[in-house]
Amino acid sequence: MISSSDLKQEFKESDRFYEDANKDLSLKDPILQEMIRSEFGRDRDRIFFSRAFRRLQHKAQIYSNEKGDHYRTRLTHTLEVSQLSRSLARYLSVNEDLVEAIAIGHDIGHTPFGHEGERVLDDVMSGNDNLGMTRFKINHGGFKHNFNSVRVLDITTLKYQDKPGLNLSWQVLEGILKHTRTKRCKEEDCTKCGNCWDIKRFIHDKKLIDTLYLDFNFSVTLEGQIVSIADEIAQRQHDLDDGLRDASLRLDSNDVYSKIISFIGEIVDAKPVNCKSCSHQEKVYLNDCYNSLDILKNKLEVNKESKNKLYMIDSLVRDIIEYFIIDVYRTTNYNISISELDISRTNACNGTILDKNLVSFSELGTILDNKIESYINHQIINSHGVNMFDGKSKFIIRQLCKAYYNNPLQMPSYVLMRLEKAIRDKFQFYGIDLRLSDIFKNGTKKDITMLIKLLKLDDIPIIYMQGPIIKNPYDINGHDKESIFESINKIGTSEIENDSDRFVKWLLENNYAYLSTICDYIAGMTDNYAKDEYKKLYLVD
Ligand SMILES: Nc1nc2c(ncn2[C@H]2C[C@H](O)[C@@H](COP(=O)(O)OP(=O)(O)OP(=O)(O)O)O2)c(=O)[nH]1
Repeated sequence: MISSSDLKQEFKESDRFYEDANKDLSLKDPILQEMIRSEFGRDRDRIFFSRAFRRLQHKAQIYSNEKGDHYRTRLTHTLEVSQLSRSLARYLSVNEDLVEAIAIGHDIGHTPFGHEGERVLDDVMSGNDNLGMTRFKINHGGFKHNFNSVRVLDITTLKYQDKPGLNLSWQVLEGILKHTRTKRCKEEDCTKCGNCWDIKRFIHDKKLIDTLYLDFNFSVTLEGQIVSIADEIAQRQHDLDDGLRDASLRLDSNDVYSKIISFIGEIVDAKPVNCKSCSHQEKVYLNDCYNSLDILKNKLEVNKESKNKLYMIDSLVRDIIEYFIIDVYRTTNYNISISELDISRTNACNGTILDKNLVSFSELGTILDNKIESYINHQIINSHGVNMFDGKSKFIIRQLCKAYYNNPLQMPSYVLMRLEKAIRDKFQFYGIDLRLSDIFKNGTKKDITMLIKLLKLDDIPIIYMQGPIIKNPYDINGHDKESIFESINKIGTSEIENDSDRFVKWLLENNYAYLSTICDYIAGMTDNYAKDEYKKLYLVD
């Protein structure tokens, strides 16, 4: 029978996209021979020492960091996920460095103001919000923080002179992508409408996509699966903790205790141990699951009587974590023991690939987790105060999008250089010449205005395109502008058939480069930076 340690990931050089890119990195001091650093540990450290990681300290989890020092931010949430993941990895004897790398990077693509910022960028990038300005409804693949985490690590964070990203191993990127949903709807509701987030819009090379095993909506490594569940455990305990700290919610710790005790009561009443046909192993497992719930209930009943409020809150958090960790550990071992995994098949040339989600809560743990989550949604996330915060956040992010969309020169020069590089690449790809170099720096106002109109699809400056800034080899003079614009909504992702399609595709790609540069810039901001930018853009001193 196999055990969890048989499923541990071991690093191979081929796990990185650029296999030999590390050769020139170190100082080559001979003493390095004695200092062994694992490759997954190296991945973790690359993420740790990135600027994007440090910015997590000022990105909201539920609340803004300005509300108080004890509320979770994306950084403290990330550290808690990392600690829970490492514990589980150690108990299950799998790769601790790998889980830590995945955990440290999992939320690095979050926007300012957490999920609210994410929703605005998603609407803009999928064409559902035209900001009152865009001319066409174009789905550019949407926006989701786990996809963006992979993008930040694979493209926008730089380590090498001549290569994008941090060159992390596929196991790290795959685990980060799968820590939460990768599809808009549940598998059973999927109509393949083509409206899901488009991974091709988030990473630098299509070959990388194969290493992300997108056919599976869970991670194919045990380490990735651990981080996904540790993320849930971390959220349940800290959302309750933060909610109890927020005086405006008037949540009383006694009521929260009573609620969770009543949830456990309902679960036990609804599902009596009744398993005549179960194997001995299954009976033992189920009994243990019930016992754990009972132990949790007893502890909660005792601590509920405490007169010390802080002790009550801290022990609630601790007991919830402990219950879920034990439940996941026990259930994962049980799942592996009954999985009938064929280790020779599982160990493919890329490493150990799991086609089953083995790291999970028990059935009872899942029900308790769902009940606590729904309680948090009703009592905390849907509260007046959080809605006020989210409303303001949405307003700020939307106003930033509008300002930059309207006039990109309001973004700093390094962002404009990125935009210029992105469009230069598209121009080259489609065989069109962008004649001026450093157009945003050296171009005349007229050049820049023309280019921006084209990027926004507001206008196609046809005559100018054979002029000083752009040389276009396609014969578009014969087509009127309206017929070209008409094709834009039709062409979408269809194959290019002729020069006219190719030209329209090029226009769309430029429009994507424009919007995604704005989106990358905003997504990278902290809450504070976004607020400051908003003030600078819109308020009179
Ligand atoms: N302020 C605010 N916070 C929210 C909202 N929705 C979720 N949150 C907070 C609660 C949790 O601490 C955290 C995660 O929520 P979800 O379960 O929806 O997201 P996911 O599984 O993708 O988790 P992750 O963001 O990756 O940690 O974000 C919202 O609408 N407003």
